[in-house]
Parts: sequence; structure tokens; C-alpha cells
Amino acid sequence: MNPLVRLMKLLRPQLPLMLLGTFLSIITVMANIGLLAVSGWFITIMAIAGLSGVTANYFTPAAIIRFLAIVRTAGRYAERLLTHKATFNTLAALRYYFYTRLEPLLPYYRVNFKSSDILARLQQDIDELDNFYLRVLLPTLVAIFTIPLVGWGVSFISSDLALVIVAALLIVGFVLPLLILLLSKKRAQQQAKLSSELKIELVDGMASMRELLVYQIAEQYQQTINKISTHYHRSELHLHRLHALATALTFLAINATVFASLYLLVPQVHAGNLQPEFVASAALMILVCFETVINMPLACQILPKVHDSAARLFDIIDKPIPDVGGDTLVTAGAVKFNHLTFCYPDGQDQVLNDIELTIEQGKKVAVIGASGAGKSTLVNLLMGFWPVQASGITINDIDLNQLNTESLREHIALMSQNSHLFHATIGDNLRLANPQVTEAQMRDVCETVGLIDFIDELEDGFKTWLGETGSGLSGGQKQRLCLAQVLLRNAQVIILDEPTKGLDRRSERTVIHNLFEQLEQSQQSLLLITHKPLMLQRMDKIIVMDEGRIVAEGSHKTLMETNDYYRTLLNYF
Ligand SMILES: Nc1ncnc2c1ncn2[C@@H]1O[C@H](COP(=O)(O)OP(=O)(O)OP(=O)(O)O)[C@@H](O)[C@H]1O
Repeated sequence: MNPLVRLMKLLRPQLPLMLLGTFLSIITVMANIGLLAVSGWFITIMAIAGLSGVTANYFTPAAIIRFLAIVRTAGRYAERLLTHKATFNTLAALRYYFYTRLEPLLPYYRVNFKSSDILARLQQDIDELDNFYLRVLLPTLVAIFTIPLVGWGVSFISSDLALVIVAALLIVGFVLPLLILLLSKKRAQQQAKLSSELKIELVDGMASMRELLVYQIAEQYQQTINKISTHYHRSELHLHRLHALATALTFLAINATVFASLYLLVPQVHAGNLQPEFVASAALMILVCFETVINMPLACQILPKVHDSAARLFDIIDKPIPDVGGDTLVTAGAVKFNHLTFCYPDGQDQVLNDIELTIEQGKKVAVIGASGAGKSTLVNLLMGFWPVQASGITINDIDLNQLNTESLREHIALMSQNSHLFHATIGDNLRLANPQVTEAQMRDVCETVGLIDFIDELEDGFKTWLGETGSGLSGGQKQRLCLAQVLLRNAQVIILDEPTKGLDRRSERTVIHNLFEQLEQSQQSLLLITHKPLMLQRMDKIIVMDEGRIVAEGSHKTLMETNDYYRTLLNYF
């Protein structure tokens, strides 16, 4: 379906406001035209009456002028109020619509989406859609309805003049903008592409500034930005030139129409077929009646941008959402991987091959393997991020595909290698994991992860603000805060991916000791990805993975004694 048609469907809830706004806009434009026409006529008859010394009735035209002036002012105010309200409502609804559709897609298409691109689309493209009603639909509807009304009104003065005005309005309102559109189409597309590229480069550059400086490629990066920026401004200049040309031609057409009106009407006045006051009335009216089409060149310039933005947004959200999750609530029990085999939708090779693994409730299982062995994939599948084969994974003997995703995420808490901390206070970051948590509970959990001394030394304690992605904390402190978040979830199964990465040996010992003590008490299950002997020693079972397969399993002691690959892995990491 055409993206603009889809967009119109999305705007349907705002239709009453939009139609009312359009109606008021038409009334306002017509009142303005009427006001100038009556004023021209009124000024002329008063001048003629003054010069010839006759009296004229000025009460009626003065009352009409006042009435039209009030309608114009009140109409403009109400129209602006309604049309802007409709626009803001639309903007909010569109953002909500696209965000809610994008959210479930991100875990599946993470690899193919660039966050800066998503940001550019969500911000820039939706802003562009916001123009659709105010700058495209509204002026087009106003032009379509008012041009015949103007023609009809002018035909009472002169049908020839009516034809000239309607023709001029059609040229200025439709022919000229379409011509400019054709001339600018390629450049406009190029400009949209460059603008998006510029945004992506800037966001990426800001995020990787440290690396750019360390690898001494900041200058190269600057040159790239300069190059895109120069091309962007060149396109923009070209488009502005075309726009200026359109504006100049529009004013030329307006003035030519005024001359044409004099050319047509003055001989008629001479011939006695028309009263002279209508000449001034027509001239003033012509100047203002182009208001009906004055925004059409801009509308034609914006329309392709709106079309492209809508197409880009629909393009993302139309990606199929993998069918994951059912209605059954998760209950505590063993987590089982039953001969699980998995291949990413966009991948060729099997990433997991015949995985057979059981994690009994309350037990601690570790997974160890070289980089790329499939450990994170195993965890992500258990979290329900990708669909798996029927009965490939079960919890308490219920197929993962039948389990409610929300309930699954309550049942299992995950601390991945790159857990995110928000630009908020330490307390707020902890409350994200558990909104009901009390200060006492926060202190307890921070004690468990060995962070409480550090927090107590901070002037604002839990109210200390963290920078973006937790900057302001050391790598080890961030890691411990993320661990605290996971522990606050009170989930039945906890998954930790290298939880002590970045910790010194003493802190690591304390954290491990406290963590395992808490797990013993709470009888939570633990699935741990680690290469640290300190933790591996305390596990009930260790799985050794290589190229997507389980190649060995047993306790730390047994594996150390019997498995060369396990020993190599421990030495290697
Ligand atoms: N979203 C994805 N799409 C396609 N292939 C992927 C995706 N994520 C991972 N892979 C591939 O799957 C394989 C296993 O990756 P995975 O991240 O599970 O390994 P890992 O054992 O966790 O590695 P590491 O210890 O380095 O984190 C790798 O070959 C990787 O390239």
C-alpha cells in the first residue's frame, strides 16, 4: 500500500479536528478576500462621492468590513488553535505508534539496525510526517475549495476576469509547484539521504570519540563529516534556489494578473458596462486571493519528503515479528534444553547443535567456551529473544513457545556482558529493576555486591547522578551495580554473563562469596557464563561448549582432571 495512504489511515483519529481546522481555514481565507474586495469598492465609492459631492450609504459597507475583519481574525485564531492541536496530537500518536511497533523488533533485528539510524528515523522522519497535515493536506484542501469559490465570486464582476484569475491560481498553485517538484526531485532525495547520513555519522562519532582520539583518526572523521556536510549544503542551496525561483514566478504571476484585470476592466468601464469602483475592488482582491495557493509550492516540496519518510518508517516496522511466546504463565521448575539446534534467521550455519542440558530449580550451572562458541545465543534463546523449535526449551516441562513473554522475563533475570545503565541516579537505576524496592533493600543488595562503602562515601549517596551509560563509575563499579539490579529482580532463574569482569581479586572474592550465599538462601537457579575458576569451583555442573556443541560436562574438579580443552580454556582466559 502507498505509504501516504497508510499514513492517512493512521491520522484518522484526528480527522474531525483536521476537517474543522480546514473548514475554518477556508472561511478565514474567503473572509480575507471579501474584506479586501469590499474595502476596495468602499474606498472608491467614498472617493467618488467626495469628489462629486453626492452622499453615499457607508453604514452597510462599513458594517460588512467590520464583520469580515472579525471573522478573519477570530477564524485565523481558531484555525491555528485547531490545526496545531491536530498536528501535535498526530505527532504524539505517530511517535507512540512507531515506537511500540519498533520495540518488539529490536531484539531480533539488532544486528541489522544501527541505533543512530533508528534514532534518525524516529526523530527526523516522524518530524517530517508531522508536516503532512499542516503543510501538505491543509493548503491543498484550501486551494481545491477556494479556487472555484473565487472564480464564482469574480464572475459577478467579469467572467473573462474570472477565467484569468482561476487560470493564474491553477498555474501558481499546481503547475508551477509540480514543475519545481520535478526539477528538485532528485536533489531532494539526495538531501534526505545526506541528512540521514550526517546524523548517523555525528551520533556514531560522538559515541566513539574516545576511540577516534586514541587511534588518531579524529581528523579523518572530521573530514568525512565535512564532506557529507558540504554535499548536504550544496543540495540545500540548489533547492533554495529553486524555491526562490518559484517565489519570484509566483509574484510575477500575481502582478501580471493585476495588470490583466486592468486591461480587461478599464475598457468595460469606458464602455459604461461596469462601474469604476469594481476596478479597484478587483485589483485589491487579486492581490489577496493568491493567499489560497501561496503555500502550494512548499506543499509540493514537502510531499516527496513526507512520502520517503513514511516509506522508510513503514519499511522497518513491516518486518515480520517472530512468533514468540504464548499465554501460559511460567511456574518454577527445571529449565531444559532438549536437543536444541539453532540457526539465526539471517545466518547460514548452525550456531547451536543438539544442546542437551538441564538446570534443576535451585542448581548452579556454568557454561564455558571460546569466543563464538554460542554461549550468549543459548542465553538469548532462553530469554525468548528468538523463536526456537517446538519443545527445544522447556521450563517446568512447558514449551518455551507457549510461555507468556512478560511472565518469562519476571521468572528469569539476565545480566548480559553489556548491560546498560541509564543517565539517572544510582537509586533510580536500581528502582528500574524493582520499582517497589526500599532504601534498606537497596543497601542490602549493594552490600552483597560490595558497592555500599563506595555509595556511602558519595555526598549524595543513592541520589548521586550517573552520566550517560553509567559514566562516573569505574568499569568494576558499573558491573557491580548491574549485578545489584539483577539480584533485585527476585527472579527464580538468574543468568549472569561474566559478572565479575573488571573486578580486582579481593572484590571478586567478596562478591562471589556474598552472591553464592544469597543464592543458597533463596534457592534461585543460576546459569553462569564465566571462565573464572573462583566461581567455577562452586558450581553444581559445568558445560563446556565448542562451536555450538556441548563437548564436555562435569564438576570443576572432574573437568580439571580429565579434560584438556577445559584446562586450556581456563589458562587462556
Ligand atoms: N544476531 C545474530 N545474527 C547472526 N549471527 C549471530 C548473531 N549473534 C551471534 N551470531 C553468531 O553466532 C555465533 C555464536 O555467537 P555468541 O554470541 O552466542 O557466542 P559467545 O560464545 O557468546 O561469544 P562471546 O564469548 O565472544 O560473547 C557467532 O559465530 C556469531 O557470529
